[in-house]
This record gives sequence, structure tokens and C-alpha cells, in this order.
Amino acid sequence: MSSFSMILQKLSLLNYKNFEAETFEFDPKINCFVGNNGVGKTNVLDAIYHLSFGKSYFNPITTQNIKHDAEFFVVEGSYERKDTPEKIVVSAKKGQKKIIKRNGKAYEKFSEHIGFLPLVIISPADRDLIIEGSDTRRKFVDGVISQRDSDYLNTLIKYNKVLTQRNSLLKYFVANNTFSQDTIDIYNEQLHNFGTSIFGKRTAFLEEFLPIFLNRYKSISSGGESINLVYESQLQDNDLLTLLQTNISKDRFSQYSNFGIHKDDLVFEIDGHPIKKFGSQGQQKSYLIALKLAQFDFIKNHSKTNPILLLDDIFDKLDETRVEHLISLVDNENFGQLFISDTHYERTEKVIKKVHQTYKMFPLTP
Ligand SMILES: Nc1ncnc2c1ncn2[C@@H]1O[C@H](COP(=O)(O)OP(=O)(O)OP(=O)(O)O)[C@@H](O)[C@H]1O
Repeated sequence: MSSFSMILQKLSLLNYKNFEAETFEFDPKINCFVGNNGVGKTNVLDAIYHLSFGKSYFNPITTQNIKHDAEFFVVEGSYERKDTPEKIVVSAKKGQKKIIKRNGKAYEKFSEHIGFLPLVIISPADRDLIIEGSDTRRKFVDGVISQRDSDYLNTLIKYNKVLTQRNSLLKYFVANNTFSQDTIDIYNEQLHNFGTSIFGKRTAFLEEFLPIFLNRYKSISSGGESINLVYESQLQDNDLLTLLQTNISKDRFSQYSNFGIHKDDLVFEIDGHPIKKFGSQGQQKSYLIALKLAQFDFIKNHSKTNPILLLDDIFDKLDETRVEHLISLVDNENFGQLFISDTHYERTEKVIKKVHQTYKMFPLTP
């Protein structure tokens, strides 16, 4: 299968987290940020993430990504995409709406930009997928589907809007000791339509994703454990409209919508048990990496693009043999551009040298 890569050629940061003004010129294959804890290695990766998703992977509060005591940040990336130069600029100013521009033109809807520059990040922060609530796992699924299906993201945004309105209405009913069946019916209908579409797409996604994921897990884990990834949704047994209609007294009592795709979850299992409780540290790490590599495969299959791959603090996650294996994928497969962060210059360079690709080291200092 022929696929194209996107190359981030140049990155400029202005007042982004700990960087005042910094410009990086990149190698088309491998780039390594090395330096002591806290010098800003992860921040550079996050700036690259920002250019693809319009937000930080680590801190969703935009203003907290502005350098302390500054009023704004600007992240600018020059890419080559399908042999065409593209310039993406993300900027945020305190008290104003964030702006994303492509070649000088601001997007009206950020959702139009998602998927334009496919990217996958593997980071120690991924463990949130295992330890946090279902919201984190839904966001993972939504993130993967959205990178190839902008209708999905738009439907999800609409669903969430209606959900917020329905919840406010339920509160209003109680506060004012009133109820209107007609109004509730309108919201039920809309939630049902948007929710059913999302449910269908999540189901189809997981069907396709599961074998890719299992395959990846097998290739990175040495053990014989069996793992699974199970999609759970209330919509698997009933249609949403029925659920909303038959449970209205429960919703009125709790002043909250108890049924819908906002309650979906992904269950991570090892030998039939939740990995959070029963998986070893190593198994959990392998599970997360397999998830992310499967995300890479999935996006690549659909977009015919090699996503940019960010490997944050990889030695934290893996021993040297596994890091070597991961990096060797760049050699064996059709990977795109790779960005790595680690605390040790020598250790990183030693591993990188084993793959026969061009690379550039970026030692960061405080
Ligand atoms: N808004 C901000 N303004 C100024 N500095 C910030 C801001 N947000 C984060 N920082 C600083 O960025 C640094 C952390 O950077 P980063 O997480 O990229 O480090 P790192 O090099 O990846 O470290 P480690 O090896 O520990 O992962 C901290 O010193 C933190 O204080």
C-alpha cells in the first residue's frame, strides 16, 4: 500500500510553556529531545501535538499553556504534506478565543482541522486510560475516529450540546416544580438520533480495531496471556429512545440524563479480568503501547498517511530491548516522522543509531 508522510520541517514557539522564543529545524525521519527532567522535552512534543489537535495532550486548560507572566502563546509549524508546503499556526491570548490558522486563514470550526495532520502520541500519561474513569477511554475512541471522520466529531459535539440542555432542563423542572413532556420529547428525539449514529460508528470502529490491536499486543509482549478490549454501551440492548422514555422518572429524580452514549466504556481485560487490577506493570505498559500502535495502524489504513509519532519518555515505559524493538519499526515498516524525548543523550543515540535512518539530536538545557 502506498502512503505518504507529512514532515514537520520547522517549529517555532513563542511563550509556549517554559519556552520564550525557540525555533527547531527537524530531520525528516527521527528527532530526539534530550536533557534533564523539567527542561521542556515533553513541552516541545506537546507543541507538535497542539498543531495537529489544536490543544494540549497534557493540559486542556489553554491559558495554562501560556508561559508564566506572558499574555499569549504562538506555536507555528511548517510542514510538507503531499509535496505541498503547509503552515499551521495555533495562538492563544488570555481572555480571547484560541485561533488555528492554515496558511494564514483561520478555521471557523476547529473540527475541520482534526485529521489534517494525523498524529499519535505514546506517553507515560497514557496510563490515565487504565486508571481514570470511562471519560478518558471514550475520548481515546473519539480521538481515533475523529481523525478520519469529521462527521463523527460534529455529531458528537451536537450530542453533547443537547445533553447539556436536557440536563439543565431536568434541573429547571425540579427547581420550578414543573414538567413538560413535549419539551422532553424533543430532546429525547435529538439525543436518540445523534446517539444512535455515534453508537453505530463506535461499534464499527471497535470491530475493525480489535484485531489490529490484538496483533500489535502479540508482537510486543512476550507472555502468553490473552487480552481483550470490550465495548460496553447501554445501546447494545435497547434503542436510546426507549431508554430515555422508560427511564424518565429516574432522570427527573437525579436531575441528570442516565442513559446514552456518554455512559459508554471500553473494558481493558487480561485473561478475562480488568487489567487495572490484575495486570502487571509490564502488561499494562504493553497494553497501552499496543493500543497506540493500533491507533497508528488504523489511521494509516484510512488516511493512507503515516501519522507523525511522538514517543514521550520512552525509557520510562520500556526496557532497552523493547525500546529497540519499537524504534526498529521505523526501519521495518513504513513509518513517518518520529519525535522522541529522553533524559539521556547517549542511551537515546545508541538505540537510534541501530536503525539506519537519518536523525537529529536536540539537547535541551534550562
Ligand atoms: N505555562 C508555563 N510557563 C512556564 N513554564 C511552564 C509552564 N508550564 C510548564 N512549565 C515548565 O515546564 C517544565 C516541564 O517541562 P516538560 O514536562 O517538558 O519537562 P521534561 O523535559 O519533559 O521533563 P521530564 O524529563 O521530567 O519529563 C517545568 O519546569 C514547568 O515548570
